[in-house]
Formats: sequence, structure tokens, C-alpha cells
Amino acid sequence: MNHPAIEVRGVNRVFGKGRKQVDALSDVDLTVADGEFVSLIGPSGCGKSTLLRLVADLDVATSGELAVFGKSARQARLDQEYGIAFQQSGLLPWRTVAGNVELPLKLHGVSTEIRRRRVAELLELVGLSDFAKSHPDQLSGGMQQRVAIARALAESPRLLLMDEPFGALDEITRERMQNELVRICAETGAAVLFVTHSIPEAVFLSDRVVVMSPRPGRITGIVDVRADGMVAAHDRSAGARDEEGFFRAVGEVRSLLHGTPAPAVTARGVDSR
Ligand SMILES: Nc1ncnc2c1ncn2[C@@H]1O[C@H](COP(=O)(O)OP(=O)(O)OP(=O)(O)O)[C@@H](O)[C@H]1O
Repeated sequence: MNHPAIEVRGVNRVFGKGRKQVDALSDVDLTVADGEFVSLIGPSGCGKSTLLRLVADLDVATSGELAVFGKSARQARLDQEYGIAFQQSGLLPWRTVAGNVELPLKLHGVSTEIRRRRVAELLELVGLSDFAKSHPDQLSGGMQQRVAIARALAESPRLLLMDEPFGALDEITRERMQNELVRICAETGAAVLFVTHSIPEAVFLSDRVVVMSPRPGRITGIVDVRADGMVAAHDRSAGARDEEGFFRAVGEVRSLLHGTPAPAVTARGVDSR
């Protein structure tokens, strides 16, 4: 049986005790299918990063169940089922670009020859073949983020966990990186759980956008961007951002975020009543 990439059931995360208690996540249920791109969006402090960290086995839920490809988060980490990319690229400044990308492979004892081939493939995938010998401080922010994505993909994970990976980039670079990520996901077939503060970014990238409430973080709604006929199922071309359906989806996510009535959306378009 094919397991979903992520299954979260009734997850709660409480930090601290007594007057200092923080209910970060409350009764969260979420399934991310194999190969699906799901974004988490919500106000600051609503628990997006906490949820991602639980999936990545960087933190443990107070209660509830969580599985990654049918395994515990810990087992999935040990089996290198996922790659992680955060807002700060987290590259090691003293290693070259190639040296950074190959690091996970080296740590897992992959032979020099296989590492060399895999790094060449990955750098080609992210368009940085000419920069293998450069150091991170010789690259722009967008290029550094592409190196981080290449590193996250090094072990061919079936799942990518991304926490605002483009948050520190300027708007032009950010859109370019979104286009790149779409292409990389199409080529690798990886599922993605993606945290962002940007509604257009979430709509452009995702199959589904999960909207969370202010603390304690709960899921208040899910916009099924592709299934609701807002953005054509396979259209993630750069031009999709100018389609009417794209704006409808953005409007729907925004109204869920702000708790205002959503415009009625049908498969045929906006219901203007
Ligand atoms: N280790 C911790 N100890 C105590 N409180 C924590 C810890 N980690 C997170 N929190 C609290 O849990 C809540 C959720 O934090 P989290 O970082 O998940 O939010 P977020 O939605 O990712 O926020 P942002 O959009 O600002 O990055 C916040 O109130 C935060 O202060």
C-alpha cells in the first residue's frame, strides 16, 4: 500500500507549564499525499514551524500521532526520507558549493565517485554547475538558497520540508526561485510541506494551501487550489500568476486568513451573486 507522505492526527504541542504554558498546536489533522505540494500559511506564531519541526523529528508532539511515509518521524529521519531547507540557507562558509551539497552523502558514507556524480547532477538541476568550486559568500542570496535546495535533494528524498526558504529574497529572485522549485518538483516527484507568509507564493506553488489560525494553531481551512478549478491542475507556468483563477484562489486564502466571507467560487468561475 502507498502511504501518504505525511499523516498528522490529533496533534497537540504544548510548551512550558502553568502561567508560562503556550499551546502552540491544537488538534491538528493533516494528510500530505505522495508527490503533493502543500503550503502552511497563517499569522506569526500560529505554529507553522512547530508543525514542520514535528514532521522533521526536531521536536516531539505532546499528544497525537504523526507518520512520514507510514513510519515514525524518527524512523523516517534515520531512513533519510526527507530533505530540509530553511530560510537561512545554513551553508558551511568554509566548504565550496560542491562540498556543501555532498555533505549529507559524505556523512552517510557514500563513495567519492558516486558523490562526485550526484553533486554534478544536483548542481545541474539547480543551474549552478559553473559554481561548484565557489564558496557561499561568493554567491547571491538566491544562489545560496539553490545550493541549500540541492543539498536537501542530495539523498533523493521523497519529501522536502521547507520553512520560508525564499523569505529573505527580493521579489524578483523569489519568483524565479518559485519557478525553479516547480521545475525541480516536477523532475523529482517529491512531496513538499512548505511554510510561507506569502499568499501568492502559496497559491502559485501548491496543490493545497492550509490556512492556520492564531495561537493555539489550528487548521481553519484548506484551499484546494487545483481541484477547485481555480488554477489548472498542471499549470504552474510563470504566466499562471496572471490568470483570473489565480487571483480567485488568492482571494479565497486571504478571506480564510482574515475570517471574512469568501467569494463563492465554482468550477465555472466566481459566483457573482
Ligand atoms: N521551544 C519553544 N519553547 C517555548 N515556546 C515555543 C517554542 N517553540 C515555539 N514556541 C512558541 O510556539 C508558538 C508557535 O511558534 P512557531 O515558531 O511554530 O510559529 P510560526 O507560525 O512558525 O511563526 P512565524 O510565522 O513567526 O515564523 C509561538 O508562540 C512560539 O513562541
